[in-house]
Amino acid sequence: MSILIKGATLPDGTTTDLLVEDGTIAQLGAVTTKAEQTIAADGLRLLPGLVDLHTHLREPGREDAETVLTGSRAAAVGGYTAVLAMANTHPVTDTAEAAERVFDLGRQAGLVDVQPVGAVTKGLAGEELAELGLMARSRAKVRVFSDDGKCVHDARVMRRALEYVKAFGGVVSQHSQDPTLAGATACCHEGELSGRLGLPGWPGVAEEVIVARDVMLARHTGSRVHVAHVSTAGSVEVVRWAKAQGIDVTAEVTPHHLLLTTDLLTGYDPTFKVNPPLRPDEDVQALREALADGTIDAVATDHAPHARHDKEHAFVDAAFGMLGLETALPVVTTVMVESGLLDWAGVARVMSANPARIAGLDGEHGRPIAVGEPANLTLVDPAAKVVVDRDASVSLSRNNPWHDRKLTGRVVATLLRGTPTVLEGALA
Ligand SMILES: NC(=O)N[C@@H](CC(=O)O)C(=O)O
Ligand SMILES: [Zn+2]
Ligand SMILES: [Zn+2]
Repeated sequence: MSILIKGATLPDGTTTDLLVEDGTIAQLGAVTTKAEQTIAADGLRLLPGLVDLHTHLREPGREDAETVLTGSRAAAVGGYTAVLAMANTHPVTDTAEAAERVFDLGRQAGLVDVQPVGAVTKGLAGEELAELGLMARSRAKVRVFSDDGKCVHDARVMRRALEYVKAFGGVVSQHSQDPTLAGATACCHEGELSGRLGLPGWPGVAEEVIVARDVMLARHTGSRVHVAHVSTAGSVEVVRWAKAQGIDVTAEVTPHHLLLTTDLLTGYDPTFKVNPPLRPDEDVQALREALADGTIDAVATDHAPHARHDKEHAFVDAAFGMLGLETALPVVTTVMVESGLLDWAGVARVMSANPARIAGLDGEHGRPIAVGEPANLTLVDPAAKVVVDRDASVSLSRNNPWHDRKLTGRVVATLLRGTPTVLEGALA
């Protein structure tokens, strides 16, 4: 199969045709070869396929909220060609067999490369290490380990996990939430507003103490730690310091923490209930700057679909989490590109190259757009204005915090190894 992409603008600003043959970029420049299919790309940006370090696909166990297939659809529509599927499923992805099952479901769906994340501890209980080595050696080749949803709170367990994954170049992605400072009911950034609303507070320091501890454990073990969903200016300071010391740490920020703020909670709408919580404007500004200057390496969605019967409750009882896959690129375009904080090369870096490298997927994903490279590509209309409609989503869930919001930027097409998964903004 051959596809000609005509007149696309690359991340660096050069405009070119691009011929894809047999899953690979075969020609760049002015292409005169005939192709079976042509995509007109005037005024559009061509990016390496997006890679999401943090997705909840809910299968097995909560197929009423999302499945590997429906989540893969949402990912493709969002411009993704690879996603890391978090381990907090039922049962938990804490064995090689469980990881291979998720991996196989992803291949069967065939829309994005679904790479399972392995649990750090058995059943996410925080006590006994899961089968890290067996998961790494399995067909799924697990490299990212996380108890996400829960923090690996025991420092000794975290230390052992870091020592263990070092042997095969793995990384521990930490959900940084000290449960003694922010317990299970904590659901609103601790401050004046949490007091006024009467919601249990989740102070930024509950995140920061874990980030600080973990970078020291990474230094001590010579291993690699990744900070999931960084949400405070204080965490940014710690990561910036740790990187300056040469500590092997990377960090991600979610689209919602780049734009949404605590004051959205005044209406008690559980759509805005998420872990870590939405923070005040000072934190949001610090996160944007850190993403622009490279302190934060990647944007990761933390796509967290929830069924109506888990989300539509009084605020304190509702599930934590919000959708993210289909809106990440428009949010980043609106927040980072329109403001001049990132150019398109920067977007390619934080949404594709860096996450691919962190996850060890950089043989296939997040590659430069060059002849001979796998054709994992995303075509974006950088000027399109979209009003998000939660009912237009291909996700099974509707907990969409972007509903009715006007954003700039739209994914026009996605190609996985040369095969279009999305064309004209819809599933191909
Ligand atoms: N982010 C959330 O609020 N929820 C996530 C878990 C997590 O990422 O911590 C979920 O699994 O629903
Ligand atoms: Zn988390
Ligand atoms: Zn998560």
